Amino acid sequence: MTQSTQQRRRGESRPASPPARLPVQAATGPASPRGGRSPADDADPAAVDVRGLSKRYGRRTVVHDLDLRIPIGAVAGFIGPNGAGKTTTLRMLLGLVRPTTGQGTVLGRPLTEPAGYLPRVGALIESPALYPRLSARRNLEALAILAGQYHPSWIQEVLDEVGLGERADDEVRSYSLGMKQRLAIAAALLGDPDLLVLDEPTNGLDPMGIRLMRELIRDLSIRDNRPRTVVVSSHLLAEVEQICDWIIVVDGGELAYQGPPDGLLSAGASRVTLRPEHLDDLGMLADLAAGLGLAVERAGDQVMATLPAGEAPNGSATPWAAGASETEHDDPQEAMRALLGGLNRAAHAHGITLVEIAPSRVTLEERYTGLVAQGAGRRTGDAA
Ligand SMILES: Nc1ncnc2c1ncn2[C@@H]1O[C@H](COP(=O)(O)OP(=O)(O)OP(=O)(O)O)[C@@H](O)[C@H]1O
Repeated sequence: MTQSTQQRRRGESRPASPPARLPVQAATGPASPRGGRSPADDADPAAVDVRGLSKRYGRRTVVHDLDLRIPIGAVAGFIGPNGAGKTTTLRMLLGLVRPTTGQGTVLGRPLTEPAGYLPRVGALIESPALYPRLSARRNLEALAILAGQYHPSWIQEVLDEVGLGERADDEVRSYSLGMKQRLAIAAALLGDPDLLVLDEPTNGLDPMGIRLMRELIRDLSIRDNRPRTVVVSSHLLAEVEQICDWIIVVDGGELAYQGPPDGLLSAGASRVTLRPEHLDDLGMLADLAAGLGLAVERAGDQVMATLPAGEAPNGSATPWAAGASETEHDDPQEAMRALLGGLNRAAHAHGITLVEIAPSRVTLEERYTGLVAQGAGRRTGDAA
């Protein structure tokens, strides 16, 4: 880290008026310097707090009634399959697309007045046009000048921050895709933003490039003087889950999950492996688990029974509830105990002896895939 970057993270180096945001600014009006932060800003409950956000194109609604809340200082993964509505949502937050409905705040300012918060936002939503025969430094200078503010020392600072300091004077046409992506992020950092929005920054990168990008994103969220919130979208949870402390899953334009990664995991952790003493009992055991509302899969001499996320096992008419003291459990661990007890009772009631009954962890990726599959199933059902 350069001295200037260290100073910047201590909040010492930059003059009072940093340069304005570049890609976003271009779409929303002239650049304006960031004003001083008021006590109200420091009390912002969330970096993004919007409700009922929707976008309709013609008769097609591509984003449905999203309630989004991203804590200040979080690295938030905005995850969903292709066409889920991620870019449209981010564009609405950035004032690039007008929401059909929606209210709330971004950085404590009204969503409906993006000019009020965009000076504190940096974005990589589509790659800025780079001049291939100019160096990275010259490209950033051009972007800064176009935005109406230019400070040579800040250019070196952001180049160092994205790890391009030593290649700053090489022509951009000699850069790898990963380096070009990092240069685009450097452009988004010119205004030292409080909210950084990166739309699919790992797109097209090889595994090493993805790893470097992950490390960079994690570093960018760390500022000593005040928190920076980073929102990073991806269609692959695995690409961002390691660095995110907040996850939003969208599918078909709808919110499927929002919260800490642990919540996504625990909400779907109800999977049990069952092994009967006699192989002949496998079929009946699978039927019993299915009768309790579990998704059942047979593998060798085992039955794998999974409780879909957010659903309680089938209720009172089943052996599940018989003898159980509670049928509703908010605590995932309690829910798992109840699930194990219910399965054991059901097996016993049908004369099946279990030699193994064990909870197993559902990975975050499996949970994500499961959520997306549930959404696809619902939409197919709706269409039928
Ligand atoms: N300007 C537009 N006019 C009409 N439909 C649009 C427009 N922009 C996006 N859409 C549609 O909205 C849906 C969501 O698109 P969006 O780009 O937001 O998804 P995404 O989650 O970012 O997907 P990807 O990961 O493929 O970029 C898609 O079906 C897309 O075709």
